[in-house]
Amino acid sequence: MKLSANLGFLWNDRPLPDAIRAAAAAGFDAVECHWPYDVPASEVKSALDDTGLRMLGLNTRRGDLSVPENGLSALPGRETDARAAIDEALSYAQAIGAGAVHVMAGFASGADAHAAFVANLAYACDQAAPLGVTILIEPLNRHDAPGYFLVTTDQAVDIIRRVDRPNLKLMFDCYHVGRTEGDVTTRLAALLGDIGHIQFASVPDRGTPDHGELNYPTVFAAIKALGWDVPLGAEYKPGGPTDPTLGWMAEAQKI
Ligand SMILES: O=C(O)[C@@H](O)C(=O)CO
Ligand SMILES: [Mg+2]
Repeated sequence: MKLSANLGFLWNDRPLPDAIRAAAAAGFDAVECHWPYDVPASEVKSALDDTGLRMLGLNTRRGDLSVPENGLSALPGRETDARAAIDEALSYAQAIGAGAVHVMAGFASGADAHAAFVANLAYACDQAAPLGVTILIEPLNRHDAPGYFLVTTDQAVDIIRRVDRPNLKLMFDCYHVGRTEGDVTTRLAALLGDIGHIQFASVPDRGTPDHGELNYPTVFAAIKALGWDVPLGAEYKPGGPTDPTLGWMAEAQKI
C-alpha cells in the first residue's frame, strides 16, 4: 500500500516544512495535515516541491479553542465564521496544491445543526469544485470527541446524499470507525463509492498499526482488494519521536 504521513501527529514536534522533509526521508508517498495556518503556504509549498510529495488534505480551522470549539460548520448561527474558515482552507489548499479539505462540524446536535452543516457543506462544495478540491467529512468517535456532531458513517452518508454534490466524500478513519461502529472491512467495502480518503491507527489506543484490536495487514489487504490505490493516512500518535515508531511501514508497503 502507498502511505501518507499525517503531520498533525507524526513529526508534530517540528515545523511543518521540516516534518514534510522527514516524511519524505522515511519513505512516505504523500503527506496530510490538520491545521497548517500558522505556517506561510509558500514555505509548505517549497517543502512539497523539494520532496515531490503531495499534501493530500488539511482541515478547516476549529474555531475558539478556549471554549473549546472543534469546527464551526454545524453550529447554527455561525455561518459567517464557518464560511470564512472554509474560504481560508480552500485558499490554503489551492496555494499548496492540496486535493482535499476536511470541513469540521463542531460540537452540536439536533435538526438545526444538521441543517447548518448541510448548507455549509453545499457552500464548501460549490466553492471547491472549480478548484478541483474534494470536501471531506469525518465521523469522530464519541470517546475522544464527546458531543461532536458527526459520529457515524451512516450519518455521514445521509448528509452526503442530502448535500448531493459530487465532490463531497467521507473520510473513513479506521480508528474512529473501529471505536464507534466496528465491522471495519465490511463498512469499507459497503461505503467505497462515498469514500474520499482512508486513515488508520491502532484501536483503541490510537498508536502504531502493528498492535491492537484491528489486524492492519488484513485491513490493508482488504482495501487493496477493493482497488483503492490512494495513499492511506497514517494518523496515529507516536507518543514521542516519530522515527523509532516506523517499524510497521515495511510490511504495509509490501501489501
Ligand atoms: O481523526 C482525526 O482526529 C482527524 O482526522 C481530524 O481531522 C480531526 O481532528
Ligand atoms: Mg482522522
